[in-house]
Amino acid sequence: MISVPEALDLLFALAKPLGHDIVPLRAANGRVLANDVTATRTQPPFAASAMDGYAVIKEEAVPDATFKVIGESAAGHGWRGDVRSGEAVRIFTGAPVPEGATRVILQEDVMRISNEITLTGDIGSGDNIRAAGGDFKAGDVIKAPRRIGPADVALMASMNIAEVPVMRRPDVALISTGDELVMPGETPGPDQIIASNTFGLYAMLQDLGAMPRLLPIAQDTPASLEMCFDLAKGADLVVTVGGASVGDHDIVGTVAASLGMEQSFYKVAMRPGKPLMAGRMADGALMLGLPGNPVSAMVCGTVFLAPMVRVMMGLPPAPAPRRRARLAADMPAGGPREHYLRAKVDGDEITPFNRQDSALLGVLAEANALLVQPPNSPALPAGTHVDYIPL
Ligand SMILES: Nc1nc2c(c(=O)[nH]1)N[C@H]1C(S)=C(S)[C@@H](COP(=O)(O)OP(=O)(O)OC[C@H]3O[C@@H](n4cnc5c(N)ncnc54)[C@H](O)[C@@H]3O)O[C@H]1N2
Ligand code: MOO
Repeated sequence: MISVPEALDLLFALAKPLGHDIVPLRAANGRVLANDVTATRTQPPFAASAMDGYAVIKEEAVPDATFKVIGESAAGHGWRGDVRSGEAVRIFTGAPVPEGATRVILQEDVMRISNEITLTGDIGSGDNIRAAGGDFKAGDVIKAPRRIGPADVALMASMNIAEVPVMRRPDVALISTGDELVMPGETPGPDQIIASNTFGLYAMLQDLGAMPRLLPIAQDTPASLEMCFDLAKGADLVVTVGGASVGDHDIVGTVAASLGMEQSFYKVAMRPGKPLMAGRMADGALMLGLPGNPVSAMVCGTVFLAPMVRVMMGLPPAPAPRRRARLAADMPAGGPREHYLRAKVDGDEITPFNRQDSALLGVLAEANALLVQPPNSPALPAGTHVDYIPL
């Protein structure tokens, strides 16, 4: 059996960034920026007032000083003219600061009678002026690759970038396998359960920015599974769930091989998730065969599927990000497989759940972390720092 890092390296060798699209800015959120984009303008394009008040010469702004109001500068309608000694221009937030003025006094700190103002109160020390180009300058670059979030969308809008080059979203086909499964909302027979894994993975893929599609459940027959693989045609990645182990009805590996799947690996030294397989289908689509146990499927989704999809979306190959926390209690020694224990992080302390059976979705939903226990880990006392993957 290969190790988790070896399996990840093989997946990163299989997964290649897809092509890119140009989308309108409003469709860019959640996508990965494919090429650098450049600001076509400077922001603010002029020195702008940060407050509503009066623009004056900084050195003259002392308590009780008086000024003659000579004009008004509003946002969108600047005042053309110089501010000279003893003069003030009424100004509003976002308006251009007139030539000669070097400070804006808040209107709360001013008494105005007709066209004369007197500085009252504590005028503080801030200039209340935003320098031209203080946010960004024409030619400034947002570097690719980068997962675009709402703040990036706002920044690109401000840069007057109306169309954005983004990586294509991977089309990921999800196939549940097993005679025991029915779809949520259906009525299961006495020996049946509800297919949950593909739904959890669908949600995970949505969060990643991929385009998941749920195919019908494949029965435990080669014909049914072949039909599902056929429906998956056109996908960039086909993910099967279940039927990956050694039982008589675990047919995913043999059926995929009969359809020309070139296997990259089968079985990884991890818990849960051992019977993981990966390869490339005859049409070039990548194939990831996840174990059926619900928590195994979700853990493999976090540890393998998500990093793989990120690479396909043009992001650098990287394992699931880890953090460190202190064990809240002693932890017994681990086995030869890397163990991903469902755990709860509270502040800087982490506590694995007592029940670690890979069928327990209730425990997984309670967990906010996977505590990573390396292979052959010795018993560790409370307080030891350990790695975890945030969920
Ligand atoms: N003799 C051995 N038996 C098993 C081994 C082994 O090494 N030797 N490995 C165990 C491990 S580890 C795992 S993980 C499971 C994985 O087996 P499969 O991938 O073949 O999964 P299935 O047998 O099809 O299903 C396992 C379990 O999960 C349920 N399941 C499957 N798909 C779904 C789904 N989409 N939604 C919800 N639940 C699902 C299924 O009903 C079973 O209960 O094998 C062990 N056995
Ligand atoms: O390794 Mo399995 O994935 O225990 O449930």
